[in-house]
Amino acid sequence: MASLLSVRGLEKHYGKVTAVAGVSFELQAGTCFGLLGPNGAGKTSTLEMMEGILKPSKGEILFRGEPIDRRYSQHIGIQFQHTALPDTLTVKESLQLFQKLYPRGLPLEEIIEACALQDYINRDSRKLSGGQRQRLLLGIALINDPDILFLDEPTTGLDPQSRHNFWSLIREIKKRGKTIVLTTHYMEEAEQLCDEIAIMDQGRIIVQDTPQNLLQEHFDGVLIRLPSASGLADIPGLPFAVTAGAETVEFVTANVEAAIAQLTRLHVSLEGLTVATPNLENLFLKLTGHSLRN
Ligand SMILES: Nc1ncnc2c1ncn2[C@@H]1O[C@H](COP(=O)(O)OP(=O)(O)OP(=O)(O)O)[C@@H](O)[C@H]1O
Repeated sequence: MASLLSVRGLEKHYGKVTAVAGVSFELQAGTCFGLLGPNGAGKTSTLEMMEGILKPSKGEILFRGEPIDRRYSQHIGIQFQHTALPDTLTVKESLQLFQKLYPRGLPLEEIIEACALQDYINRDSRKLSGGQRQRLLLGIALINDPDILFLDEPTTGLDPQSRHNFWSLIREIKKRGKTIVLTTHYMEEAEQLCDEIAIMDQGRIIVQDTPQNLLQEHFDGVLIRLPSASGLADIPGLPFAVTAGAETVEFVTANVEAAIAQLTRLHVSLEGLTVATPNLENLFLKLTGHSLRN
């Protein structure tokens, strides 16, 4: 199947700073693709080049096989991390204002329903909660009925309830056949929404696959975690490979009983021990040696 968007050898340098150091991937129509990584990994720079608003220092981006040009903006919708909404306008008036910028688009009622804006459609946009504001910004990003929807850290700063509500909206929008690219710091967000993820660190993609494949490939078993104070990381010749984070030390085992017996033999205190299924957060720590939110 031909890709909707091809990203080939992208680089971005700001003076001496290399933000993106050669990134390539294919975006398939109807999927949700997640760019993950810590602060400064190069996600926003990559996304802005994919949106056509930042010129790559090197590399190219093809939309339906053709280099992106001025017409590309008609096919995409962007929810920016920080957007100033026009003062004194209601939610409905804000949508109407942005609607005038595009020759084609979705009927307003459809956007209002898709983004669950009904209850505060006549409210001054300055009086919205964080979650309501994000839903309005999502509505604005959908106004031209885009083929690709770009979401830059759409739920940063939202409380867990608003975040979950936002995820439901995105799932519904995906069902309408939209292709979505999102950046996030939240591994749970990526696991919930993305068909494919690329984890970036220091301007490069370090792994890329479906969340399920990545977890299966890198973890065989469950994760045992202990507080750093257990001293586990300092014991020489351990029978398992441990990863030490800021406050915890962890390892993966396929046999919990045997692992606990080994810890007891090594006189490691089991206080604070937890057993969990590995997630993308654990994968990130394993791959990079540092946690995602540093
Ligand atoms: N306009 C700019 N001028 C100079 N350096 C920049 C500029 N924009 C970004 N950078 C630097 O490029 C690197 C990558 O930044 P970028 O914003 O792309 O990363 P990010 O992964 O999106 O980070 P965050 O999660 O904090 O938004 C960082 O070191 C950043 O300081």
